[in-house]
Amino acid sequence: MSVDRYHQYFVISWDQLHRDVRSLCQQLVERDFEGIAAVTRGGLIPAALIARELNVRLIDTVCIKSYEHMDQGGLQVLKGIDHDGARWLLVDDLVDTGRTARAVRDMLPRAHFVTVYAKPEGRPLVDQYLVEVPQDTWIQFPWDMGITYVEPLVDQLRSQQE
Ligand SMILES: O=P(O)(O)OC[C@H]1O[C@H](OP(=O)(O)OP(=O)(O)O)[C@H](O)[C@@H]1O
Ligand SMILES: O=c1[nH]c(=O)c2nc[nH]c2[nH]1
Ligand SMILES: [Mg+2]
Repeated sequence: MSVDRYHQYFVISWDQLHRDVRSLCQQLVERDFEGIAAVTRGGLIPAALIARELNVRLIDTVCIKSYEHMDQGGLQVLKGIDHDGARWLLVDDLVDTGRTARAVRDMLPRAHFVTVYAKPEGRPLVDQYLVEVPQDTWIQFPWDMGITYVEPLVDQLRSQQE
């Protein structure tokens, strides 16, 4: 792993992500939201799945970039939203250090902010999340992975011995 603070992976398949987002929706279904704001890019897929479950058709984006793969850089806001978030649901895939969450909360202070996954440092900044993940763990999302051939163990062993 390229960054010292991550020591293990938490790998999430498309199926698992879908199940987790649906479980999160169980806690949201009785609320009435005017619209959903996705924090791009990670929040886009959870936001689309939530919009389907809650039958919300008005979708907007807050466009923020802070990581280049595992390296956290300067936070860049590429696009904001022109209201305070009242009766809006704000969605991101995860909260880690909480830096992105702090920025979006400042932009939309009245929004209800949810993430699917939360690490301890960022957890206090979200109103709701589904799964807690240890701080030293990198969450590996399905859109960052591909299906690939894996060599049989005997062949791996043979090439190590050669
Ligand atoms: O709590 P933090 O330490 O701020 O990290 C969490 C943010 O980092 C990731 O976004 P990233 O900047 O990688 O952009 P992306 O959503 O386009 O992948 C993730 O989607 C969250 O938005
Ligand atoms: O795919 C990701 N997994 C993570 O654990 C993470 N933390 C910040 N940004 C992240 N992106
Ligand atoms: Mg993001």
